[in-house]
Amino acid sequence: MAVAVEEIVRRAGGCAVIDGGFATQLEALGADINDPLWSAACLITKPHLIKEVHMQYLVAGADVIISSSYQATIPGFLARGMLLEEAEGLLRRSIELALEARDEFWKSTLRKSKPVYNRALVAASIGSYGAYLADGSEYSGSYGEDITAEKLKDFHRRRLQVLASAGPDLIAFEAIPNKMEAQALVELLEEENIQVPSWICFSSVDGKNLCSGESFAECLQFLNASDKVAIVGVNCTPPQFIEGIIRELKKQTKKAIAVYPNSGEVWDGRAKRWLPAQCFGHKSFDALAKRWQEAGASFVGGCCRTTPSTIRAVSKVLKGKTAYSATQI
Ligand SMILES: C[S+](C)CC[C@H](N)C(=O)O
Ligand SMILES: N[C@@H](CCS)C(=O)O
Ligand SMILES: [Zn+2]
Repeated sequence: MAVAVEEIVRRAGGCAVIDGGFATQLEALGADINDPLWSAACLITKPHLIKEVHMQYLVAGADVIISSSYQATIPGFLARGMLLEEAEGLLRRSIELALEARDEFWKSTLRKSKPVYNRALVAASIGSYGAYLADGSEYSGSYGEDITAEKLKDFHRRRLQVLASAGPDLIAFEAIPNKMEAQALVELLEEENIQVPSWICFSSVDGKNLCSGESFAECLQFLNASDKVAIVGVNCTPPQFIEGIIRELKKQTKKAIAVYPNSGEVWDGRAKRWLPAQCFGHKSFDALAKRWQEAGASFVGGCCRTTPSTIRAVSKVLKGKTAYSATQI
């Protein structure tokens, strides 16, 4: 595990807190993300809100904040009529906004001279090919007959290079729904000799397998063999499945484990809305967070439909008296 990653876990007392739903909080602040670029549309229209969301999660106690680049892709920006140079500039901007928020927050915290918060890490978000397709396939892993690992590498290569060179502490591959894409990403990290430590988090809709139906075990064979992958885990998966998945991952890997589930609501990829389902509010989410830590997760946070309130509760329960409410800074 790279030094920064080990260090943040140690400083957080054994379990670092990841932020919560990024797009969710952008919407709560009034952003319209009903867009092919989803939350990444705000890199064009509302960059100040992106920084505000990062700040809110830092105040809530996040030790790791994830950039706004989940659905920021070069083909997505080109389809908007942008030049390649502009598209790459927006990718870099997503990291700069997170770094600026982290540095400003850290300076203001130091001025108060209370050892309340850790200096957070910035993780560069990379969503799946299915996220770019915006057709619901990020929760099915079905990319069609024509897709190959080489095509997936071509899709991810330039974005990975640009984001990795923009200065993040981590790369966060998020909600990867199938084995082919995970394998393509691992190969790409090697081919491009990416020096920033990565996490690869999968999504699951049944609590047993990846969204595609493939097993965690078969993916861990090649994830374990890669030094570029520091952390493995799951995100944007219902909370009730997480403890079982951690136990399964613990059997298969010695790498650090990250979990940041959604609220339990279900994304309807066609209608582009969240459907009501068993929803875990921040009260039940924080109790589960403690269990996830006990089961062996080293990074715990929230994904879609979780908010700064969720992360404040998680931070309190995981860090005990070292966590403070927003009003105390
Ligand atoms: C994590 S899902 C809710 C992201 C949005 C999806 N890729 C879409 O564009 O519809
Ligand atoms: N980091 C992204 C993940 C979406 S699944 C977000 O929180 O919006
Ligand atoms: Zn999510």
